[in-house]
Amino acid sequence: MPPRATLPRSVQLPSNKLTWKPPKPHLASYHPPAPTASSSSTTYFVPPTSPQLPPRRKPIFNPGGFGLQSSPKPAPSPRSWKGKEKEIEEIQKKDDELRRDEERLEGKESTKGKEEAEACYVPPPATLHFHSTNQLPLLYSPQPLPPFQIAYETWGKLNSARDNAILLHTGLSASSHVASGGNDVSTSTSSKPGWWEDFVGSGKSIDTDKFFVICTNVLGGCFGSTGPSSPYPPGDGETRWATRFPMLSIHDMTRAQLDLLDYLKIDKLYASIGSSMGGMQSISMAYIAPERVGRVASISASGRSGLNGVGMRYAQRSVLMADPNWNRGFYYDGVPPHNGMKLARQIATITYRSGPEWEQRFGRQMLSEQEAALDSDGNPDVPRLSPDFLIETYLDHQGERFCLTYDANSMIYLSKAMDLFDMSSTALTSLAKKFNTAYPNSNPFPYPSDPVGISVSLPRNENLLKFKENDKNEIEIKKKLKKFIPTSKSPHLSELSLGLKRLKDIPALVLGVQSDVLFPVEQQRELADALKLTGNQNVTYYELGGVWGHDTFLLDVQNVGGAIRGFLH
Ligand SMILES: N[C@@H](CCO)C(=O)O
Repeated sequence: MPPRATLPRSVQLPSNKLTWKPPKPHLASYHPPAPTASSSSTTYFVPPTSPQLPPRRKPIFNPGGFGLQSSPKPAPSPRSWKGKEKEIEEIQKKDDELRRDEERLEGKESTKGKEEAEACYVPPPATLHFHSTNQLPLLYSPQPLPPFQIAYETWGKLNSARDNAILLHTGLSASSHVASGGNDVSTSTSSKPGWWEDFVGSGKSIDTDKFFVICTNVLGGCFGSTGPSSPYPPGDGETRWATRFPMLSIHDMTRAQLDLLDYLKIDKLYASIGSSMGGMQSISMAYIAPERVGRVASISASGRSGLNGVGMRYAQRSVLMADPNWNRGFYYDGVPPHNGMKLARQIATITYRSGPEWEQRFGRQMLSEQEAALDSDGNPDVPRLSPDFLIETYLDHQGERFCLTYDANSMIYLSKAMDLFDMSSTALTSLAKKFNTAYPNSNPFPYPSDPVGISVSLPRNENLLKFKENDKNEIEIKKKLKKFIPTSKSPHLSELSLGLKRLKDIPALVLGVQSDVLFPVEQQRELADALKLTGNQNVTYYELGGVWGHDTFLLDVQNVGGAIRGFLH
């Protein structure tokens, strides 16, 4: 059994033992001015004597109000979804109602909104499951994960040469339900729109008349693949893994997917395409098995997690773990940490969209201004402390809908795996060293200097691992370095390029968005330049404008879809 993931110090230690001391304030620290006689008329920083309580009427986005009404219904956990179709339908209905309210508020047609495209929050159960017969050796654990399960769906037909398959890797919270099914093109029986509904289908950017499209729920997720909410002991266990689940890396997720490809007898993908966390998986797959990836696309992701993202995800995990209902991850028999999840998702949503988008959508509008001048008690409406700016009610709603449908531990494990992602050569070398020592009899994790062609399904070959000094590619890279002038000023560029040289011969698409605060364009440029520095002559880089931030990949069919269509051509 793999050892459980190490819990954070703040969870392991009683708070009075924490040794961290705040740094001495320096001159620039800001202290709010104390109210003085001359400023007594201002209410700035002075707590209002009579705070405006949440309104009695129904807020627009959030039927639960400011967490003051009864706690939300516990989410149907993945395992208990069987037989709970009605409950799921109800949540979905509520979600649709909220969306319609929102669209009315924005004066939009009640058609599919940009909002909805964020993710398929209550996905229909995946129709296919791959049950591995083998354990999965893990990069951060000296013990392997017992035989696991991967949920997946497919669209289109695998041709007789078995060379038209495209593997799609999801963002953190999406399921395998990329597009609606219920027809003979898809294995999905559900007509519910998927998270890339407008991108994948007959005649669409990823044309299912031509390609066989596969999407999996990620290992560690909660939509049918093995993750922290899966039975423990593995198999028919009575409890759940919870935080006994081992730490995962993006590469583990990818290696599980490679097992699925083996099972499907797909030797080589036409393309590996992923966005956000999925972009990391896409790059990881091309690194681990370059001979199995015909084209690689990384959209709104990066070659190494930026510290802005690490910080934002840490903040999310912190508020979630601070919810007493999180209970160190063992909440499956009780009430899940809805409040923590809700707050975490609020922070996440801030990183997924952008201020300029909200400026356009909501401006500084407030509910209290927008609705009748008098409240239900006949009192004049004034600003209130509960969600009032429309942006506040929007975030509140985002948190509320997510906390009902996603497993908190999955969020924690996947978000940490994203933090750990680093394709620079030192990081990869250290991972390979540790893994290959811990698992001497497994397929090795490649060193960045390994020549391409070592298949993950080939037995370990010690001689190939000593290839470093004579690597022809390295000489080529040095030559290219003299010619190519990167736009990225990243100090990690050459390290990253050395880490990525196994991708040198794979046509690559890197796409970034200028309004993305989670994976800023500097990281996209860094990745594209690093790939070019490997000597890769087929790197396409797009940088999109627009206001949709990180989630542009879910929304901009014309530009993101167009870039993918061209890349697949
Ligand atoms: N909106 C996306 C962003 C992260 O990819 C999600 O919820 O997963």
